Amino acid sequence: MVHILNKDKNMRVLVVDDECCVLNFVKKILGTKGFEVITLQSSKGLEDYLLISDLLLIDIKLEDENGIDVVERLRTKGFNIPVIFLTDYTDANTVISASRFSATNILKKPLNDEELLRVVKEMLGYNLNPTIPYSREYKVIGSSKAMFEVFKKIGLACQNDLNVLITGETGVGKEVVSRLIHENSPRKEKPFVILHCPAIPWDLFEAELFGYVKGAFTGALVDKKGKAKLAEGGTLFLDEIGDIPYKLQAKLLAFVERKSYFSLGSSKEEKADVRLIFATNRDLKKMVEEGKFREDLYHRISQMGIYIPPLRERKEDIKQLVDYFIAFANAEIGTMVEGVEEEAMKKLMDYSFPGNVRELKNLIYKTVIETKFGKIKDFDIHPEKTTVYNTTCSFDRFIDMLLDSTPEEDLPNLLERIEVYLIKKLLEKYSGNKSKVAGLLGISRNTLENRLRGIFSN
Ligand SMILES: Nc1ncnc2c1ncn2[C@@H]1O[C@H](COP(=O)(O)OP(=O)(O)OP(=O)(O)O)[C@@H](O)[C@H]1O
Repeated sequence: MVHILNKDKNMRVLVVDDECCVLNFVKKILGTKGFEVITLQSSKGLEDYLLISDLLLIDIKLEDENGIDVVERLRTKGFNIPVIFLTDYTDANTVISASRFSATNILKKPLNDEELLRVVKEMLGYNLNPTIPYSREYKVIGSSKAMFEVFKKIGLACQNDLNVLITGETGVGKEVVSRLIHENSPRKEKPFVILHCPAIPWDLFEAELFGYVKGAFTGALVDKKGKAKLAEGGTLFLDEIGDIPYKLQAKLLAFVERKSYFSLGSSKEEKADVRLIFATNRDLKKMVEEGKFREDLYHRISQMGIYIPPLRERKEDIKQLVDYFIAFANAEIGTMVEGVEEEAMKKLMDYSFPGNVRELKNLIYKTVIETKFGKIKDFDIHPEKTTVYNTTCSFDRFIDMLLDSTPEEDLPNLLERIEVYLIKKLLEKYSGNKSKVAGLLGISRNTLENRLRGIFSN
């Protein structure tokens, strides 16, 4: 059943909500703008009104039914009227689930008149697409307005196959968001493959992504499938895309543009049926301006952009994340921690979490192990260390000072000590993220792990 907009009459909006105040508010705001508004307190008889309406506004949590289920049923029956969901709830499942249908939008209560009018007008011009079934399996926590917007975008991303660029600081959840897109997309039964770009030495990057055939280079003893092949039919997630050197960007551009590639040593062009998601914590636009990142590649990979704000800008999420991580840690470790005392929670709320959700998660796990049962009374967090940059202290001067203060007999260990110190410091800074640190140092994750073994054996 195709829904045809009636252009000759006032637009008719059907509103279903069990709260009279919401019905009255929508009627007043839309009524004054010339819309005809029909209100219902439940979904009973809804289908009769749908035939004469141009737009449906429906509460997600109706008294006896879920608005999302109602719309799912309607879509199955062929009613593809545009829908605006109304909700008090901002959890990922609800928002993504509601955003998964074509021709839908979602508004958070309490409703705001300007936003209501804007979205109503936008939805009345909607182009209807086929519906994609929704999976409720994956869990990403967040009840803030900022995450609400992120979830809405995830819902949209699940409906198409566009290249997505996820941006945000380290540890904000770029990888979990990319998994969530995959898990809710039609590709969910196929593989989700991750390529942490900087974790691979750059001269092996192409081999890793496109694979190679036996004899392609010294050491290529057998054919090896690349990540593009391993992700066939599914999603390929390229993490830390901003770290890729300029000359490799051209190779990547050809792949992204044509969705095809050549394995190293092969002259056969392979087609790749993959959805591409990219992530970075760098400012790619600035890198483009500075000539460090190809503009054409930037536009290609960011057909859709999702920005995840740092945790310090969405502190409303902290409480929910804490409960979630405690429950997880209890289940994994077998502890019986029951929550967090008020003072300790205040300490968390006052902290700026430079390592974002990853830092919070690590902190919770560490504290749960120490606490074992009962409520968490305190967290071992230190006030943010401010980095002091001494501009007069040049690299050369620093080396001179180091040499002056190092006895000759210690010189043979100096390089190793500097390396170990640097790795330790960076691991602290990036909350133990080895791939990230390896990338920053331009070494492979294996090399970093070997150096770490050095740390622990010292
Ligand atoms: N909203 C969230 N809900 C639940 N867990 C989360 C959320 N955001 C992040 N996490 C957890 O925090 C950790 C870091 O997340 P993730 O690896 O996705 O961050 P990232 O932004 O990709 O980091 P990086 O830039 O360093 O690669 C993971 O263990 C992930 O499970």
